[in-house]
Amino acid sequence: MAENIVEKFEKLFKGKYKIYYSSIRKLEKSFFFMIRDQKQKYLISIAKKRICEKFEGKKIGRINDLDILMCPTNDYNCKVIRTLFNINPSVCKKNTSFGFGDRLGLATPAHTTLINKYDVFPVLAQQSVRELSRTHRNFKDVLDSAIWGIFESGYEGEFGADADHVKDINDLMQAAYEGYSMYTVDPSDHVKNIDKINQGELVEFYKSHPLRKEIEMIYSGKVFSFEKSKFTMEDKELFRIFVTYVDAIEHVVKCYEAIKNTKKNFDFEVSIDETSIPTSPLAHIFIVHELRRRGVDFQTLALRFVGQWQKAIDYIGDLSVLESELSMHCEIVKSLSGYRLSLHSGSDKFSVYRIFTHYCDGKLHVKTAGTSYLEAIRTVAEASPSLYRNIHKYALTCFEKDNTSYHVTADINKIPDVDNVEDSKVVNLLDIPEVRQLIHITYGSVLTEKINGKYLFRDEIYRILHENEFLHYKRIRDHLGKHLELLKN
Ligand SMILES: O=C(O)[C@@H](O)[C@H](O)[C@H](O)C(=O)CO
Repeated sequence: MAENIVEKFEKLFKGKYKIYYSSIRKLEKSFFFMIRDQKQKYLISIAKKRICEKFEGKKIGRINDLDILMCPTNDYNCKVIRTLFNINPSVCKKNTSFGFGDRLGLATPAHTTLINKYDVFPVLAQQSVRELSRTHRNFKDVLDSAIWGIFESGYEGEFGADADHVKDINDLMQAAYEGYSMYTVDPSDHVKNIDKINQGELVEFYKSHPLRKEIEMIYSGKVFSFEKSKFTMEDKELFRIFVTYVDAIEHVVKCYEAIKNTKKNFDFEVSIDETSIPTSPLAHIFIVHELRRRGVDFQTLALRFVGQWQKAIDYIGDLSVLESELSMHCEIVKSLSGYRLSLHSGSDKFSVYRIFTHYCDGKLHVKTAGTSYLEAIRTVAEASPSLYRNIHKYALTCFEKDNTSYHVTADINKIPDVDNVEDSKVVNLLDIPEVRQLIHITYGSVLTEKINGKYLFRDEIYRILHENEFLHYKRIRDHLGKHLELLKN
């Protein structure tokens, strides 16, 4: 029946639109699917008038006794399809989960095609507050884009929505209002870098802290024994760990209580991956015990692992040291149980995936985001070398400013002059580590810069990606597939 309706639609509009056959859904006697023209995508509702009236849209014809409504893929209509088809984020129920961050809101249909091949729980809506502020999007935009992408691809499995690297309770509440299923609280602004603070001030802070006596009672001299490792909380170490993390833990508790008062069922992640100091095994133990003692039920914990986890490129550091540290952290996780480690900046960290999968025994969350953006810009470079050249040259002027909160160490002077690269070779620039970091962190400037009220690049980028959707989706499938292949347990 659906084929019959779609055939009649195609005949009626004589191939004017491309139909996403994967999106066709039937609900009682109504039919819904997505189409696209040269400029944008639409939802088509072929239904009785009373059903069509649920949507915002334009009547463009009738088939049998049903109206054909052409609807914009806007927030209003997104809410209608979420209700009609129960497309809502849920908590993770698998050992391995993967964050498919999507800065453009275009990648989900490519991301979902990977899920059936790999047994991971997909977090299809994931953006940090930093990304949102740089792209001028909000949590609603991110979730809407993911849901339209799910509808387009016909994906019917569960998925997560992660409000990532949230530092402010107001942002948490916004994400909760939109129905997010995962909240990643980033207390790093409250983690003290004690090597840069006057020792006298630290001692005064410690001695005068209201929790000091209780903490000393619980942890001073305590021995924590695990399968292969043993750690003793000597007073000197307790002092360092307490003054470093006590305020951060306090902040996490406040955030957790705020969410707990708003949502019943959600995944909670604590993320200290962006602190300057690697998390020691004893600090890991202290943080878990203190969070639990304060009533925080967290599902994932993003530690600051040893080495450099720079955006867009592989891990920088001694893998044997990482392996040794990770084995201790995983012993702790296994013993304290009830949570998984979360690996941030997971994009392109190919050399460490096997190590994490092995020591975590496949119980792991991995976050990526910029790597899907890089594959989009790779598509632009392939389809429109001239547009890429302009993006590239503009990105060079923004690098220093945009790097203030990403801290990549790319030496942009090593980057070839893009005007001396022939068109067919421009795409290869995206394989140069310095170029990857340049493009990865300047996304906000590139996507939002305007001249005389007109976007400098944004509209052109979306146009090129719309026109080259097949190539864009392929690039993402291939590259994210490489990540997931290495995560297979
Ligand atoms: O760029 C960002 O803010 C995000 O990608 C953020 O770093 C995220 O938590 C991540 O690690 C994705 O790789």
